[in-house]
Amino acid sequence: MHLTAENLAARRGEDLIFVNVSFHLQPGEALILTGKNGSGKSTLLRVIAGLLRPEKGSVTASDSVSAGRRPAAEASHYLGHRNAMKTELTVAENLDFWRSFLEPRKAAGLSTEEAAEAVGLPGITHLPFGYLSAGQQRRFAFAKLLVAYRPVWLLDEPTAALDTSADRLFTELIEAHRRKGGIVVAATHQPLGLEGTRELKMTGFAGVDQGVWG
Ligand SMILES: Nc1ncnc2c1ncn2[C@@H]1O[C@H](COP(=O)(O)OP(=O)(O)OP(=O)(O)O)[C@@H](O)[C@H]1O
Repeated sequence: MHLTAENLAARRGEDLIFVNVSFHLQPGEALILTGKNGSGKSTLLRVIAGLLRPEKGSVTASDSVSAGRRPAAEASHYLGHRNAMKTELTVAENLDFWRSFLEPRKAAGLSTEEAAEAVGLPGITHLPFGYLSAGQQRRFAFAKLLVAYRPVWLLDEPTAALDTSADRLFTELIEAHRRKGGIVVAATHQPLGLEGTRELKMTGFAGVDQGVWG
């Protein structure tokens, strides 16, 4: 899988947050978005995930450089600041929902119990999501990435609320994903300990209308 962003610009409210963002990621590559609070990291992730329409430009996924391209959103998992789980449903019900929503053919993902084991929390998927601690909830939010296969992982502060053992576990899961040819784009203030990453430093406010169509 290849992920290509070409001349992306995005607006929040009146303001352009960034312009002319371009990158090309090959299988196994990780791009770390850095920059101060409000600099546009979450905005860029949401544009790639298809949750925000870019003001200009495109972001696409393709199986090879020469293959036909499709919207990156179709190839992407998005783990935002929020966990996107219903607190009154059990962990298993939440993960079942995400599996059927993201990968209706149920072809390539892990079972619920396998995913729970992979995030270090076997045996508690019968509990309502809302009963769990903040760190446990974040681990199961990450398990969503494992129950349905998608080659691009978009991670917004994935390790917030985690203890050091979970930090290490997430790093290992991300590295395993990359070894299989997966791509990662992550916004983070704390180093994730990933090998050989690229960095995109976001600088924030790009002006009110400075020649975006030029
Ligand atoms: N719905 C919105 N309407 C208007 N402006 C918004 C909206 N959401 C975000 N913004 C603004 O867009 C800018 C970029 O926000 P974004 O969340 O992308 O930053 P970030 O780099 O992810 O920050 P942080 O490190 O704090 O998570 C900020 O100035 C923010 O105030």
